[in-house]
Amino acid sequence: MMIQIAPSILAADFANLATDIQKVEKSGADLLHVDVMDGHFVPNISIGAPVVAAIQKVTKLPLDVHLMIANPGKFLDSFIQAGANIITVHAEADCHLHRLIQQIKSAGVRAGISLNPSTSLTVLEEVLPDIDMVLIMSVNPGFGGQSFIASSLNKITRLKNMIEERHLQVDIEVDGGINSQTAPQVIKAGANILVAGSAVYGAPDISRAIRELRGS
Ligand SMILES: O=C(CO)[C@H](O)[C@H](O)COP(=O)(O)O
Ligand SMILES: [Fe+2]
Repeated sequence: MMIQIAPSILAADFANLATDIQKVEKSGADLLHVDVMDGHFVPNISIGAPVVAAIQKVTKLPLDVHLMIANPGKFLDSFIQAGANIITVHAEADCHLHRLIQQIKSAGVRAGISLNPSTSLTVLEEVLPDIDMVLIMSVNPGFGGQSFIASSLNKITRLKNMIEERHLQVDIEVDGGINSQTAPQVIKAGANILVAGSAVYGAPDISRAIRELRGS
């Protein structure tokens, strides 16, 4: 399966966002990962829909919006209007996942479900055929620059098996602590979309960092 790299703008310079986005676009990124944090679901605040709308004007990269917010249903329309191409909600943030997925997909946007490190894959059981992507958090969400949690590898492998056994086409994205050491491990485990913040924006040569993460 083709490996896609999604740089996270959480590690970019927010005062020079357009320049930093164009840097990763020119360097071969496949998607742009946008971390939305509300200070409730996670202990940090980042950016909201107006920033997504502004970003959409300065890049052709598909916007992969990772909502780390409570009550995501209340805000889906604003992120859809802002031009998100993929919207991922956390399974822990709402007890009506099916409804959220329907709301996202009926707008023609790809739908993802994210799981915290402590959340079991079993919550996906009923919705797996309805979604386009599962985002496995390999750190506890809220901050960039954290260390990869090794047990995520086994979780990715079990998810990959679950998807294959059911003959489904669902992308597996992994987010948190991805660098040149952990990337080959998550790819081997079955992930096909790799989010990387610090490993991309902290690299002296961004094109090379992206190529290394992709393994090409
Ligand atoms: O969702 C996130 C944090 O909650 C970020 O996408 C993630 O942490 C990326 O940062 P890094 O690659 O530096 O770990
Ligand atoms: Fe993220």
